[in-house]
Amino acid sequence: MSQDDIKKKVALLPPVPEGMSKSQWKKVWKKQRYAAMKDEYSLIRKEKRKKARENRRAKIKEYVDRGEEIPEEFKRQPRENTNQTDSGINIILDCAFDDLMNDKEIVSMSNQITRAYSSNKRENYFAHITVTSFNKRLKRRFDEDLKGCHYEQWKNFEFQEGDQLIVGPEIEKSQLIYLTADTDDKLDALEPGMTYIVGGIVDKNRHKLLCYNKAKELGITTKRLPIGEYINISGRKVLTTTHVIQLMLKYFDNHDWKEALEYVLPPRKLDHDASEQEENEK
Ligand SMILES: C[S@@+](CC[C@H](N)C(=O)[O-])C[C@H]1O[C@@H](n2cnc3c(N)ncnc32)[C@H](O)[C@@H]1O
Repeated sequence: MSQDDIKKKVALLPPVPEGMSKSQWKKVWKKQRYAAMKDEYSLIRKEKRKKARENRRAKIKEYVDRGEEIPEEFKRQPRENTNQTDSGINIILDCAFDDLMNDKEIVSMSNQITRAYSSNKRENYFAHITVTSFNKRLKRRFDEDLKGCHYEQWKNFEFQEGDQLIVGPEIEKSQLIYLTADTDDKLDALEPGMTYIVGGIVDKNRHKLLCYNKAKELGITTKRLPIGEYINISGRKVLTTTHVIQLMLKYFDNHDWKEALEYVLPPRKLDHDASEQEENEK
């Protein structure tokens, strides 16, 4: 079945059952249809990955046949960097917001955690990362759907069920900084010995001030990343959890926010037109 056939098949909403509103039924139907189509979606994804691999191999072969150097973009980074240095910072990935995410967002959050883990293994500098409040659907997602990834054995990446920020008095408040886009206080540099907290939530900014308010209630300093100071960005300056972690790791290469931002953020986020426009308006 092609992707278009699947789209057509799932677009039809069966009659609304009695006692249910159309919007309630839409939600239930979406869940049911996702469960039913899961295997087909997974097959399509597999197929796409296979095609991408074949294309990449064919392109590499063209370069090799012509006796030319293979461009960097076709070279794979090794999965693990055996020459890493400890950045000296700790990162808490605060996952206490499980109930505020829908199922799709939980999947996205779990993918972000695995990507953060890959980056922490691969970059030149690593951090000590602890996922806290790992006790509900996110944990279930790892225990059931992602059990092959053996997260309990990840290096420099720990999972805790409790909310360390609330129950764990072992970290001095003065060594904690909660990162949030909702403050005017700018983070200038990352300092070894400090613990930086990143909100583990995918919410498309539905829950504005969520992490800011939590930090304030707990008496933890809040800081925003210095984004606008270094680059023009399309859209909101709220980054994903993974991008924030990748940015922090990359920062240690040369203690250069601009370089780290340009490396980590996808080109569509870097608004080159906006910078030209601003230049013209000066
Ligand atoms: C997708 S955002 C979550 C937004 C959420 N509404 C909140 O209240 O933070 C994921 C996390 O990345 C961090 N983050 C994102 N953009 C940031 C920025 N510009 N400065 C500092 N931290 C940021 C924050 O820790 C945030 O909780």
